[in-house]
Amino acid sequence: MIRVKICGINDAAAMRAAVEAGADLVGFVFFPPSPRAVTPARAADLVQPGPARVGLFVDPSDEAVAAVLDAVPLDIIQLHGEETPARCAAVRARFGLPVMKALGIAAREDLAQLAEYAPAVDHFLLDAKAPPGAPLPGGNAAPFDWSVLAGASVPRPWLLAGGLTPENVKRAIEIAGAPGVDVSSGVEARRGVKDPALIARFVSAARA
Ligand SMILES: O=C(O)c1ccccc1NCC(=O)[C@H](O)[C@H](O)COP(=O)(O)O
Repeated sequence: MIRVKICGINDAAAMRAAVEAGADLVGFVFFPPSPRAVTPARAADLVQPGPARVGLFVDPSDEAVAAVLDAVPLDIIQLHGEETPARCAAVRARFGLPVMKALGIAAREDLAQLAEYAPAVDHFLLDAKAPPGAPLPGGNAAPFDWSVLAGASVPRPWLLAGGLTPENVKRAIEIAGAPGVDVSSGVEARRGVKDPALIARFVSAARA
C-alpha cells in the first residue's frame, strides 16, 4: 500500500483527519519561520496513537533536537536543510532515531546524491527544490518533473513530495514509481491551515 505522510500538522482537527484517513506518518514542523511551525509543547498535545511522528528540522543544533525530544516522542527525525551526510549520521547516532533526509530534485543529475547520503540515513524525502526567493526550503506547493524518478533505483525507502494534491497524486505516483507520498500545501485551505476534508481526499486518492 502507498505510504502517506501528512506534513505540517498544527491543529487537532488536522491530526484527527490524518488518523481517521489512515495516514502512515504525520509531520510536525519545528522551524519557527514556517506558518506551520509548532512548539514542542503544542506537538505533544496534538500527538495521537496511529501514525508515526516525524519531527521536521532545518539545520538544527543538537540542543534544538534534544529540546523537542524532551517533550515529544518522535519516531523519525526529518532533516530539511543543508545537512551533509556526516551531519545526518551524527544526528542519527546522537538521538538513536531514524533520519529522513529531504533532497531537492530537479534533474537526473540530482539523483547522484542518493548514494552519498544512503549510508547516513534511513529514508529519503524527494522533494522539489525551493523556487528562487521562496522563504522556506520546503512546503512551497512546487511540483517537479516526476519522470526524473522513473526507473530510478533509490537506495532507501522514500516518499515523493512537492506540489502534490488530491488531483495529481495518483498520476505523480505512477510517473515517479513512488512507494509513498508526502503533502503539506495540497491539503490546506490556506497557507498554514490544514483542511480535514482535503486530507481525507488526498489519502484516498493516493491509494485509489
Ligand atoms: O512545510 C513547511 O513549512 C516546511 C518548512 C521548512 C522546511 C520544510 C517544510 N516542509 C517540508 C515538507 O516535508 C513538505 O511536506 C514538502 O516540502 C512538500 O510540501 P508541499 O509542496 O507544500 O506539499
